[in-house]
Amino acid sequence: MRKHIVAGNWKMNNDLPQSELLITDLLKQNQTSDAEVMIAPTFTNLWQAFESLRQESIEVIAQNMHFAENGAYTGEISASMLKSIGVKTVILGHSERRAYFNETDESLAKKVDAALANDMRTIFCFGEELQDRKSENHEAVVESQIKNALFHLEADAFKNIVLAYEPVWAIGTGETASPEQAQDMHAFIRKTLADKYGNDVADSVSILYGGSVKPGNAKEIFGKPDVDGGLIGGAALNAEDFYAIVNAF
Ligand SMILES: O=C[C@H](O)COP(=O)(O)O
Repeated sequence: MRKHIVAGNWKMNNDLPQSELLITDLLKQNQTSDAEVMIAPTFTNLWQAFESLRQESIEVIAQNMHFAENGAYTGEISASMLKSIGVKTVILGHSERRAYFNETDESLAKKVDAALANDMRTIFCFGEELQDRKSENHEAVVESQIKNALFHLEADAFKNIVLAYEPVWAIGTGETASPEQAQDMHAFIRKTLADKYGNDVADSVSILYGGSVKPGNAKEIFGKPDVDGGLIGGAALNAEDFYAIVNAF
């Protein structure tokens, strides 16, 4: 049985007091679903979040990291640094990293390797842009993103990989992929994995959907058989909305 996961990506939002407030609000919510819950605050808030949630069932994860262990990479942070404060999961390949910080399939493959070498779990993001969808090229784009960044891995590595399909045209736009569009793509992703690694691996990997998931649409999206959870942006900044999504399973 695949894990259900709901991860809140706070992006570049919340200073330290705001982060503390939101965590206080999160801890007032009740969880009624079986989903693994994660939050990804900014680097400056990770330690505080980790300390506040040490005894809780919310996992604190990172939004990004560099592929090198250490060295002359001003402004960057490594897997071992994240591990040293207790972070065990990292989001890699978010479309905003690809679009604004020139992250490529090649550099992402190195980041995935670095995370795995440090025994960290990766939430690996990918997704097509609007023009790809309009030209019906979306499956080919997604397939190449997955193959280029992940298909050098051994099957065993997928124990530490979660996939997150995020159509770029649905991120922060209020426009969501329909539950059917999400299901079709998730089934395609699973088939792509099965063709390379076999059904056991494909059936074991959780595939999250991200892109304007809200309390009002989460149930329908999460109700699809190949959607195993969500990577939530805007709605993760409000504790009640976030838990309405967590409890949509
Ligand atoms: O990482 C989260 C995704 O980019 C989705 O963001 P959103 O829920 O604000 O559309």
